[in-house]
Amino acid sequence: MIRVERLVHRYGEATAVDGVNLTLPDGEYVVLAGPNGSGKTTLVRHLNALLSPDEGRVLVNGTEAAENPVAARTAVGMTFQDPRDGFVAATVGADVAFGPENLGLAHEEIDRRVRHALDAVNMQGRADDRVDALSGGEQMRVAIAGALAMEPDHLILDEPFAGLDWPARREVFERLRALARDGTAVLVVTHDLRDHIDAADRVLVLSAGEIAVDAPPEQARDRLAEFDVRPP
Ligand SMILES: Nc1ncnc2c1ncn2[C@@H]1O[C@H](COP(=O)(O)OP(=O)(O)OP(=O)(O)O)[C@@H](O)[C@H]1O
Repeated sequence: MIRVERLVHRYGEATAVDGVNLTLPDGEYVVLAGPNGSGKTTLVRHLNALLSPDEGRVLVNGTEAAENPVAARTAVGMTFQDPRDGFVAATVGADVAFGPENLGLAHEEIDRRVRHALDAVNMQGRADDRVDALSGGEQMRVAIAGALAMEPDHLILDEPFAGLDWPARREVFERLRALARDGTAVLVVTHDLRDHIDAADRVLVLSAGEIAVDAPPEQARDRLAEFDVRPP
């Protein structure tokens, strides 16, 4: 479980996250929406200790993320808007294996995790493919596999559909739903709610660094017109 308590993040004089309180229990599929510049990326980067709070704190399974970033990153997997930003190896298999190797796991366990993660994103048999030769949707699925190979409690995806065509979006989306059904908590950051509004257990809307909506989809839907995140 992740708890965010009175989190404040400033870039110089500008406050990007302004006193956010939030609880993300295990096993929920949550969508975080909000207009451009509302602070979504800044907020989620705190959840796996890529940033340190100016005020407040983030607790991951009861431990303060900023004080134990390794524990936070083990429990919270994350993918970036451009999956290529996260690739560390030339081939799919080597990239997905990188995290488990850094944990110092036995070879058999690393192989098991890589196979399992590639199965989970429907990329089995693609371990020897070069990551730079994949389509955008396949690259996003490999990035998700890389996060999954760490067997995180939470998976956070920053704009996983950006730049993907409709079939690729659909496929990534179906994979995320399946992961959530299997018990991984999923937090999807998006400013496009078309696929998500009904599938989510809960919808969060960030506006000017503050949580403006935190509600189940049927209640959130009525409030989206106030923000620039309305589904068509
Ligand atoms: N490294 C940085 N230095 C200075 N200001 C920043 C930095 N990163 C973000 N900001 C500013 O902080 C605010 C929040 O940005 P952030 O990227 O977290 O929002 P976002 O909701 O993810 O936006 P988008 O949907 O456009 O990705 C914006 O005003 C942005 O310009």
